[in-house]
Amino acid sequence: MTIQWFPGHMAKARRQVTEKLKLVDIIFELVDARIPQSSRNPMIDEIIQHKPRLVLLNKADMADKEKTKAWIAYFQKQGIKAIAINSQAGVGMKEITALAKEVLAEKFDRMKAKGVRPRAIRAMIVGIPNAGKSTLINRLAKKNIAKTGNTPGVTKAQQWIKVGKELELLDTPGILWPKFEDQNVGLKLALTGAIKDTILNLQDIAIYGLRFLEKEYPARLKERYQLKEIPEDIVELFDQIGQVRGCLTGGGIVDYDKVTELVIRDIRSEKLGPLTLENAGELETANNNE
Ligand SMILES: Nc1nc2c(ncn2[C@@H]2O[C@H](COP(=O)(O)OP(=O)(O)OP(=O)(O)O)[C@@H](O)[C@H]2O)c(=O)[nH]1
Repeated sequence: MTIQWFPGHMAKARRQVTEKLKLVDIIFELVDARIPQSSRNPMIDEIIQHKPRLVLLNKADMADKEKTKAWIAYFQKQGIKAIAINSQAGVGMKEITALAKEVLAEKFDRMKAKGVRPRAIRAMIVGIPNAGKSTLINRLAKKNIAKTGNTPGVTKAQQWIKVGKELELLDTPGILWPKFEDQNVGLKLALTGAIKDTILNLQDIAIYGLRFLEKEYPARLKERYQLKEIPEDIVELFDQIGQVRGCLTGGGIVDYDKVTELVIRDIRSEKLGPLTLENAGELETANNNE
């Protein structure tokens, strides 16, 4: 699902998360491990209002493992616990509860000291479209969706999903918007398939991808398209890829549209291996200028 965000949508999405904040002990902020910064909501800190959180780097199977480690360390340095998961295959599911318990240990110890009966941790997943919220919920839910009555403070009945004995998850995730205004963020979202292709120029997306590969993974780029050297000139690069991969018009001329589609498809479908499109800490300056 791709949502066109307008100020009204953003306000509504924000309100929906805010309303549910008081029901949960912790927020699970779901991001795409290939773009851990660009797939975050720019106002997330403000929206969750100091609620404890865990960052879940989803789709870790498609991301560069070393870079994922660096991202986890980066979040850790900011005092935020993070973990790499693969919701599709169910990797890292047990660790989510274990880490949530760590984050909330003090709060639950205080409750215990006051004589409050021990209860499961209550959590809500938030993330931008396509981050994998539904996949994660389904994976955690198995068949444990429990309908509860009215929860004090809210008019609508909330459905909670029991995840083992120690965790309960709100069944509806909070959908948040990414930071569209930044052109590079938009290109990364498009390359990972988080936003519709029609929003951006396809050739710009492919060029961005190729330039990124040239900088970060030149060996893989050369290998995939049988390049002896990577030509500096982008047209030349398109020509060589088109020749090697047979993206030609009837007259045997390289068809740039075909090359564009091929490159985007290859990147998205991991033909160039697991990729992480941004390095931990690299965007700090840009963010500070917000
Ligand atoms: N490879 C891989 N794919 C995943 C993973 N998690 C989710 N996906 C895929 O990512 C796509 C989006 O997942 P959804 O669960 O629909 O994402 P969502 O955040 O609920 O999306 P919206 O409903 O648009 O808000 C689907 O094609 C999933 O199969 C993962 O860990 N690894």
